[in-house]
Amino acid sequence: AIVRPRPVRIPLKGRHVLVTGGSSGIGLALALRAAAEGARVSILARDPSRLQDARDAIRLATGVDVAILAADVRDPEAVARALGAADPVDVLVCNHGVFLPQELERQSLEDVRFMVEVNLMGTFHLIKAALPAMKQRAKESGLPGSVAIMSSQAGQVGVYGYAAYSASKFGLRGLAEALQHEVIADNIHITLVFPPDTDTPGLAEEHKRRPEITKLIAGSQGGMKADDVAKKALNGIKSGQFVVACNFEGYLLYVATVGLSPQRSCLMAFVEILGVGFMRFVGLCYQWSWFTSIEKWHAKTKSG
Ligand SMILES: NC(=O)C1=CN([C@@H]2O[C@H](COP(=O)(O)OP(=O)(O)OC[C@H]3O[C@@H](n4cnc5c(N)ncnc54)[C@H](OP(=O)(O)O)[C@@H]3O)[C@@H](O)[C@H]2O)C=CC1
Ligand SMILES: CCCCCCCCCCCCCCCC(=O)[C@@H](N)CO
Repeated sequence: AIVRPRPVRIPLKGRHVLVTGGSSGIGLALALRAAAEGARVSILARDPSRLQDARDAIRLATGVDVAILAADVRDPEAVARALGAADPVDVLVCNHGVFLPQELERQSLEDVRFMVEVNLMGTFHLIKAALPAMKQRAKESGLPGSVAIMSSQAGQVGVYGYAAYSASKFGLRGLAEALQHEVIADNIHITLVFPPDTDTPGLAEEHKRRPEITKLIAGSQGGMKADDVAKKALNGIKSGQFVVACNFEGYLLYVATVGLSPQRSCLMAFVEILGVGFMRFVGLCYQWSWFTSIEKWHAKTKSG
């Protein structure tokens, strides 16, 4: 093969998978799937009672007991303490995330900071705390480790209402690309997942405050099921994919925004090379329709 990094398979059976935000939505679905596949699973989130409920739900569905860790990812000491008390991690899934869509001009700096601190800084705190033991584990076991990061399609294209959220998610891509260079020699492999709208408790909350134009753009596709996103994510992790798209638009978006991301598969590299130019055209068509919607919306609200 001419590709580098080389193709890799990351086994889950018997290995320790830590899922942040594992008490709800996509994270819960992912933790459940990993447990069903025979992994030892830990879930981390803030609220201990929601963690307990998730643990009960996973036991009921799989018969497996997951470990629970209560910590706020914004607090680096709390994260280090939680990870220090847990077993060394083989697969770290940074899935926690918060989203408060609003026009930047109306959004408070506290809300902006909240999203950046949880989504971006929280992921730094986790990786810093987990990496030394992960490297050690990969070395001793001879098995590849994985760091998976939950981004969003709003981490591939900026969307109305998501200035702060998109910034936090775009930031994760820079982190992921740079980190892959740094940990490849330690046999640790990075996966970035880009889900569309997904039916979760978090999305239900978001819908109460989503600006009309954000609905027009992000809501033009139907929401995916959390379990379908979890399945895509887990398959991507197991095959060491750097970028994981989740639905049809997701594949278009992946090719359109592929940039200089690493690619392990010759076939996919070929698809990217052939697809990039045409996807620029498709992307411009999407932008055209989005700006048209925005223009119409402004015309309507001014006259109405
Ligand atoms: N749902 C969607 O439409 C999409 C979601 N995503 C991304 O997927 C991920 C999961 O989303 P979703 O399942 O909808 O989220 P939910 O809101 O349903 O769940 C979020 C999880 O993250 C935890 N969490 C939130 N803040 C913190 C914190 N400060 N420290 C530790 N844990 C925290 C929550 O637990 P607790 O509150 O107890 O801490 C909960 O377990 C997020 O990163 C999101 O950005 C991406 C694209 C679309
Ligand atoms: C070249 C082809 C382009 C194809 C375009 C596809 C459409 C992209 C729309 C982006 C929507 C962003 C949803 C964010 C979901 C999310 O993260 C939240 N639910 C949380 O706030």
